[in-house]
Amino acid sequence: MEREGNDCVERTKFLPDGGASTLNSIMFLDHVGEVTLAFNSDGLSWKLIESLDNDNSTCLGIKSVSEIATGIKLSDIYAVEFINHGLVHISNGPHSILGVDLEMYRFTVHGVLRSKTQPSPWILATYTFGHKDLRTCQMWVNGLNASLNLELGRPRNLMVFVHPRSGKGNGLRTWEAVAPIFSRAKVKTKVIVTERAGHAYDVMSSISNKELNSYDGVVAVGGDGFFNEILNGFLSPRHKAPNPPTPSDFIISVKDNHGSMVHDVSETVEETHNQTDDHFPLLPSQQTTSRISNSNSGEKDHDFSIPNERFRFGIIPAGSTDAIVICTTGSRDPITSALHIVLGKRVHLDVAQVVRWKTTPRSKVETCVRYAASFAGYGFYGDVITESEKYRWMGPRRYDYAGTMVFLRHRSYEAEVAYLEIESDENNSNLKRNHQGSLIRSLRSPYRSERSVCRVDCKICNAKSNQTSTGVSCSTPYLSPEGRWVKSKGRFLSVGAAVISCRNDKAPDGLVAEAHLSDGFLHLILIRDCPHAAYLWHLTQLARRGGSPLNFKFVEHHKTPAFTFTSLGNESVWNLDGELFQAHKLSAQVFRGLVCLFAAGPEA
Ligand SMILES: Nc1ncnc2c1ncn2[C@@H]1O[C@H](COP(=O)(O)OP(=O)(O)OP(=O)(O)O)[C@@H](O)[C@H]1O
Repeated sequence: MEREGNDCVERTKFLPDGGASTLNSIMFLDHVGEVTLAFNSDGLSWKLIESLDNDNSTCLGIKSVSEIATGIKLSDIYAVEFINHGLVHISNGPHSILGVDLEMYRFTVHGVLRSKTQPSPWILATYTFGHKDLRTCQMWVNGLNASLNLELGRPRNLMVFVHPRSGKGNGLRTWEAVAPIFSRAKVKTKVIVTERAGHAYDVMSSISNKELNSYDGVVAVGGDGFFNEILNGFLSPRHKAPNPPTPSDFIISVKDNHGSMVHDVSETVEETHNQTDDHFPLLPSQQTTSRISNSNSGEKDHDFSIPNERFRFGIIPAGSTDAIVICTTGSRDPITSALHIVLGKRVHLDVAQVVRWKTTPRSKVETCVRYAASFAGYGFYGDVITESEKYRWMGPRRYDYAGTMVFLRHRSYEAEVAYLEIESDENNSNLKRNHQGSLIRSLRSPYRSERSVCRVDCKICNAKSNQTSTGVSCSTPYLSPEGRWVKSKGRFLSVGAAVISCRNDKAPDGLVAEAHLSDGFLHLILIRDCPHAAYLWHLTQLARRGGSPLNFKFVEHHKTPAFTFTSLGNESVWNLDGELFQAHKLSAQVFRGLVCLFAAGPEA
């Protein structure tokens, strides 16, 4: 490094491929001082020149040098912008203890600041560097941008759906708050503000694969229900897989190909969606028309492979419930989500395929297929969603009110549930060991202490077993030879299947703390009828961080890839990702890592 006053001899040399050698420049860092700025394959680092001579202690309230950031990894930078001639504030060194403003050319590096003590939410970081020579600044900007262009997996073109009435009606404002992050990162966005329920579904299900392929992904600005709508619009016309097993008592026209309760998808009559029947916001006529127009246009549509590593979904939380965002980014923060998207993070997500079984008056089998990314619940959960619809005007608080009302009613429902038991499932065997004795299971059981929570780079989710070369499995999960079907019949307060842990404001560890994002399992939670006080105890445990809501005798917890359900009463209301779904007979199977999200998983 050579210095002559404020002049410097440039040694930075960006390579033709966009990389840069490890040489450095002397620059001014706004609000800090004169620094040596270096760039190598890891990113940018800088060192305060004054710190070479001075001690780093606090003086008159000015931060010690050791607290000032000294670099940023390339993978944490999402934009570098030239911002022309202007003032740079120098707060240290020989100039003045109060600082001075110097005029020079500047550029800003935009990135993420991650605290070691509190890994989420992510915080926006901007570092403005100045130099009196225009060419030096431009060289840094061009070189850094060329290096950013080489970063793999960052999106260039996204479709964005904004639900303006989501949550407290903040969907549009939430998008406006994060949109500058996308423009700074030079990500093109096609923004569609939905006008009605079902709008996003219609766009996603009718868009040609060719057009969809021109995007790197789809972003939902809204809640879990809105993401569910987009996911269904994406998967319904594109995901081809046999249905899960039929419920055991549903024997009409069931062809037993596999010596089990397997139903052949080719024999079913796909149900036309009925808005009044299951409250799902679909517009059948439009959906059918647009699909026909795609296939009749004379042009063969391109294939769209699912799972698809490149094409990802992003969620910017704006809803009443944002469990999927919390489980995949560790935080319910629009900025954290936006940063995960522009930095091109990737995590696989299991998706449950849920099928309602019915027969028509002419004895034909009708199926209605839905997908859920977080949760499918019956009984208590179905009633809460039904009740809450009456109080929409209350906003997100309607769930607290409806939950209390339904809890006070303490209804139970007669049903039969069958699930595929996997031999190695420790939850299930633990359950068997504990079925005698008091209401609560031993809190010292291995069940609690051994639970492994899903984190960034989760070993369980990344395990290669039963996977394709893309790292995910999309085979029909219930055809695994390892399992055997087990039935559970009785009166249940609720039947729930969690695809992911479903962390939320009410349940900080989620409904099932040890659920993983992409291990290929559902967590089936059967809450048998029990005294009202005992149920309250269970709910209290759910609401506590570190609680043990599953350690009760009346709670069955089965980790399974598939289950079937038959209501033995009249009730048929299910809650799929917060949306209502009517099904008297239902079955579900999980597809491991069926979709990818712009997220990294919750940080440790
Ligand atoms: N413009 C719109 N007007 C009314 N409803 C819409 C609109 N756009 C989407 N929806 C519907 O609103 C439902 C709920 O959306 P979202 O999950 O974002 O909100 P929420 O406040 O969390 O609501 P909920 O608690 O009902 O899930 C979605 O299923 C979607 O079909």
